[in-house]
Amino acid sequence: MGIRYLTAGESHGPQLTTIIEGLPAGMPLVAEDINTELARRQKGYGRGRRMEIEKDMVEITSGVRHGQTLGSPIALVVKNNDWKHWTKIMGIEPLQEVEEEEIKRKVTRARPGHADLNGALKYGHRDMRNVLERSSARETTVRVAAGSVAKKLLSLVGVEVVAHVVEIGGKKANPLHHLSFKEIKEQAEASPVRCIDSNAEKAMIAAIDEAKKNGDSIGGVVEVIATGMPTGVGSYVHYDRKLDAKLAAAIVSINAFKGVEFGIGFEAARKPGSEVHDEIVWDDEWGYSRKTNRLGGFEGGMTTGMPIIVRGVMKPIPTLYKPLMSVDIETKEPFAASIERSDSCAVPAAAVVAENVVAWELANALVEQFYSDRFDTFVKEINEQREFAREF
Ligand SMILES: Cc1cc2nc3c(=O)[nH]c(=O)nc-3n(C[C@H](O)[C@H](O)[C@H](O)COP(=O)(O)O)c2cc1C
Ligand SMILES: C=C(O[C@@H]1CC(C(=O)O)=C[C@@H](OP(=O)(O)O)[C@H]1O)C(=O)O
Repeated sequence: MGIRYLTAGESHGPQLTTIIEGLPAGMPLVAEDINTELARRQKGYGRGRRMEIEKDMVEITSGVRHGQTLGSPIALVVKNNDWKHWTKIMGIEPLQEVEEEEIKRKVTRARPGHADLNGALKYGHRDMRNVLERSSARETTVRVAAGSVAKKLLSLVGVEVVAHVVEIGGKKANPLHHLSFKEIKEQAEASPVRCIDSNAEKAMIAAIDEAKKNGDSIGGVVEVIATGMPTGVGSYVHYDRKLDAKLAAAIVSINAFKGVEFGIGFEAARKPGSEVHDEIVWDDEWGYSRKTNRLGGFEGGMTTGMPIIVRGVMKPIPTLYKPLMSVDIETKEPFAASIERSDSCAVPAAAVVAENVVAWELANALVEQFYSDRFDTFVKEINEQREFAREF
């Protein structure tokens, strides 16, 4: 048994909700653990005006008592401040008559690159607002809320996760292998684009400004690093138990993410095996480890105990001030898409989302493998596995 969660909520509806199930009882958890992550997701250079409206704060409505998990489902709620501007358009009750406002705000012009047209064709929505409200990355707020609970669990068993931005709009950060995990974390946090290379940071900011000025959008690459995972977590025995595969799915499930790499990633296609695989070493203090970490912490769908390094690529934001041609589903006429507001680049914010979805999968893998209804015995099981691996 692992942990699972569902989310509900529309981008301009009253609130977002997540229900998390399967966490052991007795784990410390307070709203502050979640709010810290929500605030991190809201930062990041390149976002549009919506982030000025929202101040995401969680309300824990069940599953926690006096700062500890109960073992029962945990429900988390984040209100949308913007809801007050949308109460009529997003109303739950049926409309009595076709209101002027409703006609004005009906979305019939599909944006290339967004979910609008496919969603309309799938569900039969003639007002594509019914699609965009849920396909919006506003939902990543509660994915981060769920991820922050996972991050809390991980931190209590010695696993840390951080994300930083390695590329925006073709501007690449230099690989900074000499930095410690702590330095990466601090420098990413201090950077408006979550980049730890100050020269690249300047170039990324300039690229975002340029894209914004041109009414365009840009994407990039984020890297998530996780340290402290015990060895042998995940499995090789079946496709749906491979932990690297689960991480890949988690990353590509983030809105606008199109690809994943582990360690040296696609570079492995261009190198001989002797320059890809990591040599195995042993010492009596730590047991087994690898001389290098080119495979990014995975062999055979299981953790090697080396840092997990996973990168995800985010395409540019689809909603553009600079119009692309599309078709109006009412008139079938071509039109040049125009918009009210949008992000020009959400890569830094998406890095925080990536960090949290990776944390979720790692926590889930630990709960599946070391399951206990009690948090104290769960921790004990993990530590015993670490000890076992050291002495093996
Ligand atoms: C943090 C974040 C913010 C985003 N902001 C916007 C936005 O302002 N406008 C937009 O059109 N898409 C935005 N997107 C991307 C769309 O949500 C995404 O492209 C859309 O859901 C279609 O899914 P797909 O790109 O995965 O196919 C954002 C994505 C993320 C992760
Ligand atoms: C609301 C968030 O991101 C939104 C994601 C998004 C999209 O289409 O994905 C479109 C924009 O929504 P709006 O049109 O309301 O400004 C973003 O602001 C958020 O990240 O919290």
